[in-house]
Amino acid sequence: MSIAQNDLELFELMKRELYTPVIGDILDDLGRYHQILAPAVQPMKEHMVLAGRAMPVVMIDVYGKQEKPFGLLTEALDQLQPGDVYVASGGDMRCAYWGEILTATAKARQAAGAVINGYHRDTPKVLEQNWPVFSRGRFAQDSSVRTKVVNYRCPIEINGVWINPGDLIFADLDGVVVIPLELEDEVIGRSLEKAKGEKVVRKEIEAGLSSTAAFAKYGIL
Ligand SMILES: O=C([O-])CC(=O)C(=O)O
Ligand SMILES: [Mg+2]
Repeated sequence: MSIAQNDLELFELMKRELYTPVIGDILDDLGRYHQILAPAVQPMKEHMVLAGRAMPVVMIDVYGKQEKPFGLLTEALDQLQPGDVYVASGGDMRCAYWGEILTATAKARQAAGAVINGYHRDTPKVLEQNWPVFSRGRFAQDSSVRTKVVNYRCPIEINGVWINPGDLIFADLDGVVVIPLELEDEVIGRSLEKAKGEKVVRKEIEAGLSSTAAFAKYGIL
């Protein structure tokens, strides 16, 4: 990665300079039309911004008490690496897939955040840990008799968005975007350029340039 010395620098740069719409625009331009998760997946708090690498987790439904409650959940948490994003999906979302203890565990391992295609619980106790979690909302229902983890660090698909281990995940108030590993240099480079361009266009429009003239001049809207 030439734009930054290492992943940590890259994540900081992205959080400082980028936002999900501009990244989505570049992915569209590259013909990658299905890279943003459904809008129901939202940050728990408006200020939350997340950049890291996907550690996908597969959930399935179970019904009643299990011989091994939670399946591979503890193993999945204990192998998290610094900068990983726990991305969980699967099953009918009959309970919370994330909460206070999971947050503490992932945070202690220096994971970058969690993206849950489902619900979280323990809301005040997650928020007080000041660590970014994106989910479909709050639901108190416990997971142990309703779901389990059956695989992790493997490819998953969330409503048409394919997520491979190590893909870049970026998330903010407008949602969650997945940047395929093989495209990241191009996508980040071009997103940084477009973000700069958008600042210029806005200034010109505020100074009186028409929308048509601005689009003709910069090709940015
Ligand atoms: O059991 C769950 O679904 C998660 C939970 O409560 C926690 O992490 O504290
Ligand atoms: Mg709990």
